[in-house]
Amino acid sequence: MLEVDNIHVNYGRLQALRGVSLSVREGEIVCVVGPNGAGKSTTLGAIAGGVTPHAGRITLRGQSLGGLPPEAVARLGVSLVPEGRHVFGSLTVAENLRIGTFQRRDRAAVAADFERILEHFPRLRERLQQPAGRLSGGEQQMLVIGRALMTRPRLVMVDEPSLGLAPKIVDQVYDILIKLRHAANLTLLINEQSSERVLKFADRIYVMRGGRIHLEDRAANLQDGKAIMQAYFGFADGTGAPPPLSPAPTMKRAAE
Ligand SMILES: Nc1ncnc2c1ncn2[C@@H]1O[C@H](COP(=O)(O)OP(=O)(O)OP(=O)(O)O)[C@@H](O)[C@H]1O
Repeated sequence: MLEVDNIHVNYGRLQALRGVSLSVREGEIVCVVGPNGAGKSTTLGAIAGGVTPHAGRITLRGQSLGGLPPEAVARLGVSLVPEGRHVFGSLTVAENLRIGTFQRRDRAAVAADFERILEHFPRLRERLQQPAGRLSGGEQQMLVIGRALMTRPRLVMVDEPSLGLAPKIVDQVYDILIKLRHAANLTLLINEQSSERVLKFADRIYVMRGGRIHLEDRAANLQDGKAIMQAYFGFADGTGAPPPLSPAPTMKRAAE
């Protein structure tokens, strides 16, 4: 479905992506795991059309996305849920959900989509008339995912859905994403800092660090966490980087 082939992105003098390649097949859940600053958000931004690579190629079902603005990429069925849960705080939950559909003329279909989405997010249904700014962090995360689904995407890219949320809430968010995969026939590309949770449900995992992909494999082959740990921290893989003094706790657990 999606092919990212050797893309390079610079921000001024900073080389954020140094030849990133990845692929996503129809119906897959693919996760990109990596530390802060690895280039995960930049990769999603490049696919969504918000960031322009200076080299490389991105294709969606064989069609090049090169040079397309974000709205054109969205029309091809790609939706990005950016990091940070950007809701319109003074608008109601219902208004936030409908905001991407004002251009659509098929009002009956919009109403049906609205209902279908609320079936997956009962908490949002209870809060439809409340200002989105009053929702909890978890509810806001559900709202931005719900809003992305209102455009009827086929590929949904979610940037760090667990950021700043309690583990129980993260479980709920992921439960919904996994159910939606089948119910809405979605393909998912998800960024996360920690591999611990995504190892349970991803089909394939890429580990990114320093603007490069250092590992790609089926999640089933990575369950002991060792290969991920090596790629994530950059030791024992020929880079010469020393092991960290105190690995992040989540990575420690993944390796045990
Ligand atoms: N708009 C920007 N302007 C300049 N530098 C940027 C910009 N966005 C990202 N960067 C830099 O590019 C590199 C990759 O950042 P990116 O946000 O893609 O990484 P990430 O893996 O998503 O990290 P995080 O988990 O912190 O979001 C970092 O060094 C970051 O500081």
